Amino acid sequence: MDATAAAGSGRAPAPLRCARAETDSEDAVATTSSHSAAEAEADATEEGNGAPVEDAAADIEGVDGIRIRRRPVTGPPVHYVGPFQFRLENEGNTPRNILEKIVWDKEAEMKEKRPLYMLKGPLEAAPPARDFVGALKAAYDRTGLPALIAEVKKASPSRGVLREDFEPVQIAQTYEKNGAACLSVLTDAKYFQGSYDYLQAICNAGVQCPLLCKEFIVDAWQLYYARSKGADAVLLIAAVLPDLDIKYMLKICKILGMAALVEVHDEREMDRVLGIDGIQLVGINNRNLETFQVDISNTKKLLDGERGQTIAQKGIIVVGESGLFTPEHISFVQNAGVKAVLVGESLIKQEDPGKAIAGLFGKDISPVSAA
Ligand SMILES: O=C(O)c1ccccc1NCC(=O)[C@H](O)[C@H](O)COP(=O)(O)O
Repeated sequence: MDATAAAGSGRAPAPLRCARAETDSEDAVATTSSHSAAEAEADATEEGNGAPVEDAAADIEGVDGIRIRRRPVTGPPVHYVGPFQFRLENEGNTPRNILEKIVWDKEAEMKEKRPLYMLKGPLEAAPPARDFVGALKAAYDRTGLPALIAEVKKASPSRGVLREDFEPVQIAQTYEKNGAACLSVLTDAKYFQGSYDYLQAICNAGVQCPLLCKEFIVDAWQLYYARSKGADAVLLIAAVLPDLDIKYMLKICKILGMAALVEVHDEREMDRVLGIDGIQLVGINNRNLETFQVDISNTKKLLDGERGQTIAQKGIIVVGESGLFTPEHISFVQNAGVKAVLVGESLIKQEDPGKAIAGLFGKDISPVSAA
């Protein structure tokens, strides 16, 4: 199927987001609901009642319990006092935490995107997507240790610049040589100093490890763009995306041949995600993206009991993410049930990030060592 076909068909992937402006009587600030276009469309059409989208919108915390709000459509209102201009900020138009700020900036970025039809050529020119999930399984079977997704990460909001001499292709090559099964490449420029050019350069340099586009996805357009730049997988963050958007994006990923790593941080998000069919990879982030707090026992907490059993029954591969620095940390999350780990800081900060892999796992896990 033509990769952009979904865009031209009845289920257009273009703007997934539905922003409902509500007028606050006091300061006339427009706020938005996190209710998605996919959801609004389902509400309006699947029930066959033709209800206007506005009627289908829900309160901010009403859609799948998501606390991250979408960006106000108008921004703070401008007030003039003499020659001066003031923007009145309030709870409704100021991001409440870093994740919300990243998402709002990402939505503003989306407005500058190229139309989807312009991605048709780059999509056709991109090398075929590689099997991200298969690579993780193969590495786990080969080493008996969690498969490594090594992150090409220059900076982060919580830690600032992690590596000054940042050569993404060299870093990717040394990760691959030293046993990474897959790579995660940050593409967000503002908060992580990442780039889609890094993703494309790593792909074009002949690195065989499948590539995860580590981005804050808020719009289906980003999936097509990521694929056109060589991504084999994308990140979908449950704290940001309602279930219907996740389902919709999973379908588009399937059309494009990409895997989706669906990320959760708490029990509620895990339960939501376990209720969605067709998910192969779930990431448990040990970092709270609203507060930056990292606690690796989060992985164990979310895999205990029934949830762990459901995951095993469904054959889902769990990826332990963030805050992994030592072989003891790797054993801890492996014993909790993960079959893969996503690691950034502890490798990228070392003089030779590739060689640091053996230190992280307590042994050489490179393919050569097994030969
Ligand atoms: O890393 C951050 O500071 C951060 C802040 C806000 C949103 C996301 C953030 N990081 C994304 C990640 O989850 C990590 O890059 C990834 O799991 C690797 O974590 P680490 O090994 O701790 O660098």
